[in-house]
Amino acid sequence: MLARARLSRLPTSFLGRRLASTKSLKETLQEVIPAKQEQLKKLKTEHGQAVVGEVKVENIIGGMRGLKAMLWDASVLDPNEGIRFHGLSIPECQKVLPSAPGGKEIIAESMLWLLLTGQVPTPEQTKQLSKELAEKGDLPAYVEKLIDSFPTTLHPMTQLGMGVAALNHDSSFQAAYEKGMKKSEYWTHTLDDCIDLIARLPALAARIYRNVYKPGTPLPAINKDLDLVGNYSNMLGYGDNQSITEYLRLYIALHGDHEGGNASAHTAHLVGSTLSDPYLSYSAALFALAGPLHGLANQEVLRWQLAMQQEIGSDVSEENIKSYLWKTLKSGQVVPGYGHGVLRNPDPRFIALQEFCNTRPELKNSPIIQLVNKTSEVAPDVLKEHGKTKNPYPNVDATSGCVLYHYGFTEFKYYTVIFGVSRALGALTQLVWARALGLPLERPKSYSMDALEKLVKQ
Ligand SMILES: CC(=O)SCCNC(=O)CCNC(=O)[C@H](O)C(C)(C)COP(=O)(O)OP(=O)(O)OC[C@H]1O[C@@H](n2cnc3c(N)ncnc32)[C@H](O)[C@@H]1OP(=O)(O)O
Ligand SMILES: O=C([O-])CC(=O)C(=O)O
Repeated sequence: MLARARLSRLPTSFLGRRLASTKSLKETLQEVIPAKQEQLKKLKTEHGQAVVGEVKVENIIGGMRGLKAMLWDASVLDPNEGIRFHGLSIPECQKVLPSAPGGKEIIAESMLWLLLTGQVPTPEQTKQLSKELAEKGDLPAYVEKLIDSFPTTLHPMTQLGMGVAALNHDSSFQAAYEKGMKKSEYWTHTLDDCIDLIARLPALAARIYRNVYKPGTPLPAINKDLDLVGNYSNMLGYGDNQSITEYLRLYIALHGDHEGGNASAHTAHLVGSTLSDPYLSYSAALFALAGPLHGLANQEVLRWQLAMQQEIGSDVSEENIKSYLWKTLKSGQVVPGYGHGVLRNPDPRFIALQEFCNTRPELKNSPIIQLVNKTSEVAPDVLKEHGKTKNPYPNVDATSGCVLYHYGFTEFKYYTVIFGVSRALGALTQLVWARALGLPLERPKSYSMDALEKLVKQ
């Protein structure tokens, strides 16, 4: 009822497209896949030769920036407006997607449902999915043993990637492939693996946290009545703190997908295109996410803001922040949390996290969050004057880790693991669709510099 009441506040164009039924996730997908298969077939046969854009030498040597070269339905990133998930902006998602009982924020299950099916689930459907994920959430004993064998000095992202890869021992896709399954059956086995993997991520990620930062403490069992992130928060030791649990729910929903070209999602897609199973594909994605220009920036931002705080002390003046920014830039480093490969405006995910803080006095008055906010006011002009970055505005990493720090969650080398729990929602959605649509092996053409020079001379 709640979702329908929320939906009724939206333009009628949403209503026609998005009224959900009582069907399960798999049944809903079964219903929506044929139309998409038909759409792709038509695009291929009727418009396969249509020109979408040109390829310049600067695209080839510039990390393919701006090239329109991937199929990705779940979300689209507009450079000025930011991300839309199946056409819905972040504020629209916040209005229509079901939250946890007693909570207000989007939960991972509703975002996953939207990404996978293009439909807004009912609260009952999300509850059912939460139950399914909780029932499938325990780790196999051999993975627990593997994780427990790692040195605590091994970066948590390395541990997460290795743990996810090891889960492929039980891959339904791989087992069925060995038995010679038909192509039309690929997507159901991929979906089964993806759901199992998403279900197990909280236990895996929480075990890594416990081993590295709280050795010897007990890990709570999965509570079958909680949502995925409610359980994750509980296993991290924050189950009694509704505020941080809600923050984690919002964080994980918002980081779920950022169209196809970002390094982590693209890696999962590339590896998956070889018919590697979802565990191996997502493990590869996590190692892309672990780079400081991508997901790891959230840990780097905190390190940088704390160093700034230490240097400027309590005098959080514009002048002091400005000179710290120049010091960073003049030393040849990037300002973490600023700039973007696509965005040309402040990241709406940054704004949504800022709004979360603004509605809670304890966060609004927190020194680290005030410093983040002040930095976001000062940095764009400094970066414009510096004159290099195409986007001088904050991205989501500019604040995401700093909010965790305020809550006392200070183990910043762990922050990208939370991002890794989230990005599974979008990257795995694409794997299901790639198999449902029968997308081919990804294999772009490369050029040598000599070949480019020859081409240019012609
Ligand atoms: C969830 C996410 O992944 S969001 C991104 C997280 N990463 C960060 O916040 C790290 C800091 N930001 C950056 O390094 C970049 O802005 C990136 C990697 C995000 C995007 O890179 P690009 O698309 O190549 O950016 P752009 O085209 O604007 O780069 C042009 C120049 O500006 C520089 N530049 C870009 N952003 C910044 C920045 N924040 N501080 C200083 N210089 C910057 C680039 O290093 C590049 O310099 P170069 O010509 O000497 O190589
Ligand atoms: O889109 C990108 O390239 C980076 C990013 O913000 C994300 O992956 O969330």
